[in-house]
Amino acid sequence: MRMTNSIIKTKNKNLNPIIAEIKVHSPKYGDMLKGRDELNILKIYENAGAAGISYITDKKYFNGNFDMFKKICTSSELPVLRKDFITSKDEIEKTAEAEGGAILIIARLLKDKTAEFVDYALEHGLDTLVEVHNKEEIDIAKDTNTTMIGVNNRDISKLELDDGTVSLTEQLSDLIPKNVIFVSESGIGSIDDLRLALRYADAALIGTSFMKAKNMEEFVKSFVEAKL
Ligand SMILES: O=C(O)c1ccccc1NCC(=O)[C@H](O)[C@H](O)COP(=O)(O)O
Repeated sequence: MRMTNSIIKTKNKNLNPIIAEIKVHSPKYGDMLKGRDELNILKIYENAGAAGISYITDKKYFNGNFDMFKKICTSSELPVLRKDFITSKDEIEKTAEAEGGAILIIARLLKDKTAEFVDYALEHGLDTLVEVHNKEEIDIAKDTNTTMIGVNNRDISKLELDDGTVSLTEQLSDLIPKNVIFVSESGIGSIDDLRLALRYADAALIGTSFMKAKNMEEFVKSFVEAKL
């Protein structure tokens, strides 16, 4: 299923659309798996009612790997977002071949090539999440055919050494076009954060707080089912 369809379907069921991230490593907190298996975490996220899955394939800073992304894609009915610093169209092809559901396209990284990369991903059957962090980057995203725009509440150039603030989603919300799915990404750790994020955005992308939860399934479910 496409990521956009799954988000709309979840919303229509009066549940909160959550893209749950299987996060292997955080530059700030180090190892996040703590001996757990990625595919077990996938099952927990499915049982908790996540609308989609995110997985970071970047090796250098997040210790991800593309083979695990492929396994996650083929093990789940949920759409899987590939998060990485994509700068080549070959990587888009690989993501589609792996049966990914969506791909991250970072406006700050691709600048005037953003629209071209979005079209290439769409032609390959992927949803596109164009990531922005300020007005200039939203202007780039608006000039594309992207199906989703994500405000990253953290500044990715700081590689997660900032905590991020969900109020960025609020500040930039008026600038996001109404015809795309709007995702609030990163730094969402509590139901209060989620309430603020989903007051403006259609979906929330969450990793760290889920990976750190004592009872992961119960915690994720409480986000999916919260009456905001
Ligand atoms: O967001 C990016 O630009 C990015 C690109 C490549 C690898 C990682 C990237 N960001 C980090 C994340 O994706 C976060 O883990 C995700 O948004 C969840 O955030 P959090 O809930 O704060 O862990």
